[in-house]
Amino acid sequence: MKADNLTRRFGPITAVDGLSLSIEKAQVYGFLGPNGSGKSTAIRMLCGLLKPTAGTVSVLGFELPEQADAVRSRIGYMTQEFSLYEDMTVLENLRFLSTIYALPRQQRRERVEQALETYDLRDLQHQFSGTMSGGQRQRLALAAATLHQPELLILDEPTSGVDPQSRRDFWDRLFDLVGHGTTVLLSTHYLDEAERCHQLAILNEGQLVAEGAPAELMNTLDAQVVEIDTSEALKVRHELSQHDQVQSVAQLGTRLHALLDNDIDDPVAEVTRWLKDCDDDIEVSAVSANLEDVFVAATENRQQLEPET
Ligand SMILES: Nc1ncnc2c1ncn2[C@@H]1O[C@H](COP(=O)(O)OP(=O)(O)OP(=O)(O)O)[C@@H](O)[C@H]1O
Repeated sequence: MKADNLTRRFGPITAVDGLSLSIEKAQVYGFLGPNGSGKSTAIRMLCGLLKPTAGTVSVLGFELPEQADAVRSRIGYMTQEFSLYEDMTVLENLRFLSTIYALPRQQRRERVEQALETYDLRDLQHQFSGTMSGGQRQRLALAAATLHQPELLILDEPTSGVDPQSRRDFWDRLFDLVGHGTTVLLSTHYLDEAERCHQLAILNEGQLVAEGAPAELMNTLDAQVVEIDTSEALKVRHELSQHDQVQSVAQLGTRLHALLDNDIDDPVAEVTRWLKDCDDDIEVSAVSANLEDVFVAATENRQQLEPET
């Protein structure tokens, strides 16, 4: 998949602004970004559901939006909201979808059976989907999105509102699909999920502000990170904000992470000196950048992210 200069405006708002990216086959490519950064809009353009204002997209060898119909049968799409019929059972939903996907009759039965097995839905097959738990609905939604064995699976915040165990199971299933050659594009708010992606794109205000493998992004961060353990977080933040060499300060639980310019020779000594009047029991240490540091540096404001599991 390849997008070039993809842009979408809604009146005065530029939701996606000149996005260019290329996604390799059989890998998980993630969009990470704060609310309103354009993740859903980008995803909807990449799967042909929304026309770009400018730019081009080519998916699986087809050009969008011209060849959107041909692409649609080759991709699976799962949205944030549960989009199956709540007053139909699991089995009815899957059977119905197998007809929508226009699978040949014999294959329909096989695929539905396979889906019930693969996604642990056998015991739930006669349950109305509206009465299922969050994790069960998510399994059904993934079963539904993959019933036609798509080459590309697009998932918009697929694990919102799902417990950590179900999220882990979900990721195991995604990697199974990737192992069989499926390409996965997903958006997420969760840093631990973002870290599992092969490639990650960080979006901010519609623009691509960082891209790469998570480890690469962490290793190449253009800042030094110090961790500050203090009971005087407010005072410390205020003091740090007075120094130009401090790029940002983010709170991670009881600790603060400060990103500092690389030209400071001994960041621990320098920060300790700056903070000497803030807290007698302060501990300052140099640490490697984590993905939240990368995110903060890329978006340049301290966005509230979902806590990691
Ligand atoms: N149909 C629309 N009409 C007008 N504005 C829209 C429309 N869809 C999206 N937007 C605006 O475009 C911007 C990007 O929204 P988008 O939903 O793509 O962000 P997001 O990163 O997916 O957010 P979230 O994480 O909250 O789902 C927002 O300012 C949003 O209000």
